[in-house]
Amino acid sequence: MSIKVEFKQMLGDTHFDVDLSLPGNGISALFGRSGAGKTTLINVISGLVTPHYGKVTVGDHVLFDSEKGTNLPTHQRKIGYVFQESRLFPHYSVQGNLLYGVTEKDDSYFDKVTELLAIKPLLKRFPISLSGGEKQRVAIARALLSKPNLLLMDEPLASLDMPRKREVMPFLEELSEQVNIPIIYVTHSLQEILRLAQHLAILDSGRIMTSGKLEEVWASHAMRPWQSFSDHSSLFEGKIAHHHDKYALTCVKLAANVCLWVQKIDGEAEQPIRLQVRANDVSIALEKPVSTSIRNVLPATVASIEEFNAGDDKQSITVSLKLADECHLWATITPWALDDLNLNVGDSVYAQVKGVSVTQRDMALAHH
Ligand SMILES: Nc1ncnc2c1ncn2[C@@H]1O[C@H](COP(=O)(O)OP(=O)(O)OP(=O)(O)O)[C@@H](O)[C@H]1O
Repeated sequence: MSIKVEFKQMLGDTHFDVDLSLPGNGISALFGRSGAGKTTLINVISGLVTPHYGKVTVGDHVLFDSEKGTNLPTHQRKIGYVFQESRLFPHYSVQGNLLYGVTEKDDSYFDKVTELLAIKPLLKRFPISLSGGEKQRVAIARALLSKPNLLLMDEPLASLDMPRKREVMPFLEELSEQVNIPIIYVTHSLQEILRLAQHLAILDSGRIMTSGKLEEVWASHAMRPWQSFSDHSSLFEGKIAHHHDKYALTCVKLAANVCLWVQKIDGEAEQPIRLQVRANDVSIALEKPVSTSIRNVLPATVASIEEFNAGDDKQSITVSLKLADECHLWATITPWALDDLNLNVGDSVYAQVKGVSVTQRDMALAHH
């Protein structure tokens, strides 16, 4: 099953021309600058905005089809919505808020959802006595309790301070693993995307610039405006291969013969894991370095060499290193190093990786 959104509409100065297909599982992030049209897009899905022309389907459930004259009202679309602010009813208890709009009582599902979001102890309290993070957890539970086919989240963490974001984030991670409902997640935060999403669509001036698996979109040119000189990075979807107990390290397999050592992570062999490697943490050597403290030294082929200008005083070269088929690593080097090494596309080199961070573990990938 997949989610398809197609529409054309002029709103203010923005000419929307959207044609987007998203997977029917896991978290798809919708990203773009302010005014790009993210909220409008999810409002078209939920039925809050009706375009002149378009079609919206969730699996084989048609929500809107201008040609056939189909336009399901919002409440019949089976969509859960979580906004920036929790929008709870102040005069209802948490329990009252949760049960509002629930037509079929299902105690075991209620139990599961309140357990998942750890809000059982809050059921008798009123919204005024809850912290921002608690309110947002209640809002997420309320959206889930309507048993939607699709969950729309419009910057659900944006109104929270950093400690509260950290509090709610694990619940969102858990959610995508435990509840088999696709989520479309609007955000301005690359950190949230790295932790939560499996799919990424970038929107600009009412159009989809690119949409695909997070790792692929992350490596694409569409991401460049958001990746500054210092935080350009590669993302990998790897699998735990084995652990090195003596040195407390874990070997993560990126491709058949490509493995990176990271600080030990708990997990079974074959468990999926997402790794991020900053281009600044990768250096290039023409010969295999010996007697080096760096553990990760990988044979590679130079796939592309690009100049990256980040202002007059910051010039660098971005080199794409092919580690295996469909497995590339970015390295940032200086123009001086480029001349010195006399690097050319196709050259065989060694990539030395100084740091690897784990951004996500066994998330939602289980649904694939
Ligand atoms: N009903 C409307 N009437 C006129 N213009 C509209 C309407 N709805 C949206 N727009 C315009 O469409 C553009 C996209 O707005 P939208 O709120 O969807 O962007 P966004 O990406 O969600 O922005 P932000 O990240 O700031 O929330 C904006 O230029 C906005 O002014």
